[in-house]
Amino acid sequence: MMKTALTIAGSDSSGGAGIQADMKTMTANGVYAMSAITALTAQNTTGVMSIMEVSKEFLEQQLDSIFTDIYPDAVKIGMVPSPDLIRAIADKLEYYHAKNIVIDPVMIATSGSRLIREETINIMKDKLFPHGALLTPNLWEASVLSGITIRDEMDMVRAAELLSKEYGCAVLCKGGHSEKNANDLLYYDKKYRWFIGERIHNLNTHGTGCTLSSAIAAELAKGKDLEEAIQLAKEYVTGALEAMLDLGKGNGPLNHMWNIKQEDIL
Ligand SMILES: Nc1ncnc2c1ncn2[C@@H]1O[C@H](COP(=O)(O)OP(=O)(O)O)[C@@H](O)[C@H]1O
Ligand SMILES: Cc1ncc(COP(=O)(O)O)c(N)n1
Repeated sequence: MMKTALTIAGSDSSGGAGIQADMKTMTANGVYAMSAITALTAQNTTGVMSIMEVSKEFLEQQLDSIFTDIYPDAVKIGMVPSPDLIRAIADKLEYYHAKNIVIDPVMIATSGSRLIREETINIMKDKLFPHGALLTPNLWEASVLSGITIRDEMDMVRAAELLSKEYGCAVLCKGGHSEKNANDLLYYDKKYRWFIGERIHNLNTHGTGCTLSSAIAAELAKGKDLEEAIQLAKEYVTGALEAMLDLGKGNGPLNHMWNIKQEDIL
């Protein structure tokens, strides 16, 4: 039986991040993908023009529709713009006993545009993080969430450790924005492990975080343990960056289909 995964996130009209990246990633990694949309963005590789949030009631209806029919084996959460939507998600996850929850605490797009309201951050910490199996902040998000200025790899460990202890979940501090390499740090159960990545010279990184967290959710849905899921997801993102797709005028999207052979589709 095919495994299933759900993304709760914002739509990216340019298809490189958000819901669209998540569904492509889950599909390319062999699970059936479903979505609950928190907001529509009018966005491309150069920036976000506009955001339209869905109502709390409509998000709840999407979640009820999904959980009462095709139960997801894993859930990825991305952009959630408002405190009300965070509360609605937290309540539904609890009510339906959702499992394998990966939270990507999205705040700002690669293009620099703000995606969630400032007041959402504290509610996200209090209401959502305790439900997560894994949190996947980038360097900047880990800094904002932990209050620790991250200058080097030991700071990444300190920030991940603090967040992991505070919220009782595993934390993957992503190093995609560090200058030297692309090493990601996992902290959980009072221990840490590095996932080593070489920096790929590709400016088209729109959606890397969405892609990584969805790939992890897909692997968890298939029954992989956390470390194996992260390792496989990192290999998938690396391949999608190495495929050197070059679209759009700004930081373009990845090639999510790099691991699918054309002859398999045709
Ligand atoms: N230039 C790059 N070369 C190799 N890996 C990268 C590069 N940029 C990002 N990554 C990887 O992509 C994933 C997402 O990380 P990051 O870009 O830091 O997240 P976000 O999109 O949330 O800012 C991580 O595994 C990171 O190491
Ligand atoms: C709707 C939406 N969600 C998330 C991101 C973040 O993208 P990235 O993975 O590049 O940080 C985005 N640009 N748009």
